[in-house]
Amino acid sequence: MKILSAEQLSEADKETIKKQNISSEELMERAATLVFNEINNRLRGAPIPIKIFCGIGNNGGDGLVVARHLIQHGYNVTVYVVNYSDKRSEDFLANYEKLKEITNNWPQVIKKEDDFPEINIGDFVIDAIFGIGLNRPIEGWVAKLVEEINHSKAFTLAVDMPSGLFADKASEKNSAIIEANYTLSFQSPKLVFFLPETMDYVGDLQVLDIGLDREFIGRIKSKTFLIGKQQALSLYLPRKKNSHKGDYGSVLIAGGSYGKIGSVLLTATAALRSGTGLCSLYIPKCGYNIIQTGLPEAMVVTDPDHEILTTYPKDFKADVVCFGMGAGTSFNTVKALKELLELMDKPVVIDADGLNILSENNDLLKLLPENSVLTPHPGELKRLVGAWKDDFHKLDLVKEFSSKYKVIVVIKGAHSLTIDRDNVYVNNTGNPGMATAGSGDVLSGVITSLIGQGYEPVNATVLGIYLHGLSGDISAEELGYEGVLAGDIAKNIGKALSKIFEKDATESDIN
Ligand SMILES: NC(=O)C1=CN([C@@H]2O[C@H](COP(=O)(O)OP(=O)(O)OC[C@H]3O[C@@H](n4cnc5c(N)ncnc54)[C@H](OP(=O)(O)O)[C@@H]3O)[C@@H](O)[C@H]2O)[C@@H](O)CC1
Ligand SMILES: Nc1ncnc2c1ncn2[C@@H]1O[C@H](COP(=O)(O)OP(=O)(O)O)[C@@H](O)[C@H]1O
Ligand SMILES: [K+]
Repeated sequence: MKILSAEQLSEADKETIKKQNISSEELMERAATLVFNEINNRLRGAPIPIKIFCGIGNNGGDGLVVARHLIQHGYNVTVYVVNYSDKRSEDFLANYEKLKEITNNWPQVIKKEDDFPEINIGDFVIDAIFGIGLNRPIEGWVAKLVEEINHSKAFTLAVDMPSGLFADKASEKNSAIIEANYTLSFQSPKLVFFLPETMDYVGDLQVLDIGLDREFIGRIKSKTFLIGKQQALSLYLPRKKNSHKGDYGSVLIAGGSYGKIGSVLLTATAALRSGTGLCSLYIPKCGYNIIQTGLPEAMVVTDPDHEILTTYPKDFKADVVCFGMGAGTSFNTVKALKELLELMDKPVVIDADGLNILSENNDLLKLLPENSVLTPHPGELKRLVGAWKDDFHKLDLVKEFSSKYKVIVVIKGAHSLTIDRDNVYVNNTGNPGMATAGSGDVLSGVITSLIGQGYEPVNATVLGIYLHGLSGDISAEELGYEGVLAGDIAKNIGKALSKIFEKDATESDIN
């Protein structure tokens, strides 16, 4: 699913009005009625106090439509107009008149701090102050109102976006932004919903299809995509009945050091669980018994050294090599990575200490085969591309790095991002139970396995991250967040793969 910018959404809005021969007021009625339906389905007539804060633009107009439907359905509603300017939009004004026609409780206009109502923890607040039209930080008494709403701890539902967030740029530090419990967003999720600095403002997210013109949206050139089940399914390469293990790739996992052999064990397990035909490990001698006992399905080649990797086995033939987990950054291990990179002309996967070695030895970066995959967590990423000012600056730095070295970079996190030159793929599976040692090692194994099976590296990365997160979700369902171990994520990859074929009646657009 494309993630559209505020500008692209406004264009889609205008194009829809033209093509469907409707007025913008009718489009607002359609969008806001969907919001009302969602609220009505959940509240089912409950008499809790609903306080709707409406701006004076079209986001405010949406709020007025929602208010009208709620009042007509007998809800206990108070409407506040947050009068931050005198430039009321036409559709706001039209809906203001319509609201006045159906109730004697006219909206209360807020023009200054003294006008703020009391907001109680038991209220249901609807935030329709600003949407995609926000073009500068919220200031003055409006900022104070936002703080007041946040401070109240009342359940807050944001219409289209939590007010104060920009759809596609970073917010200034300490900006006033609504901390929503739930966001009902129109047509396309906004990129900020998935970035670490802003995702917490959104709460639970639901995207409503408001029927913007499909053909026009299809034509929009977006380089940012949210990966859901449909996209994952479209990337999957089916296994043939008439096949054998030689058809599913020979992978080599190189890494580990004394005390960190578990990392390569996890990566290799994940590779085999993701469908690899033949899996070998290249490890220091101290890991030999551990791997042969812990993973009898794998083959082991040992380094001459007992505790660390010091060289690379030049004669070993593998379809894809993964290097780095648990390897350390000793002088001789740097040499081992250099030997590997000088030898390889096919994409490799570099993780953990492999990335730390690259950060400390920049001359190795130019040896990376085209379309190699790097999988840093935020700490490793900072060492690789330098510090960033905010999430959008980080995206620019990584895009630049990806283009310069012709590699694919994963930015790991709650919503991991795959960056392939200018393209950004946002993952939407996974949960906090995955914040546990070794889960990154598992991810490298999944990606390596898929590359070995013939997936294009970028597809292997995008699908691998999706499956890794889904497997984490399956594991959390079985064990609870706290109970999940990285090994469980590896074990459940097969179940995750099966799940993308399941037809789910309640499946929402974004899962
Ligand atoms: N596109 C769609 O798909 C559909 C969109 N719909 C709805 O419309 C919403 C967008 O509406 P919108 O364009 O009227 O903008 P909105 O967010 O209400 O802001 C209003 C005005 O506020 C101003 N302003 C900005 N920042 C400010 C600040 N910090 N402090 C003070 N003022 C500030 C700025 O005007 P300015 O003062 O800069 O001239 C801006 O124009 C969208 O989110 C969705 O809810 C649906 O109804 C139908 C389908
Ligand atoms: N809160 C979270 N939600 C979703 N995924 C998460 C969360 N926390 C961690 N993960 C995932 O778990 C993995 C952690 O990787 P990493 O930090 O490299 O762990 P390790 O170094 O211990 O293997 C990443 O793929 C990341 O996206
Ligand atoms: K809003």
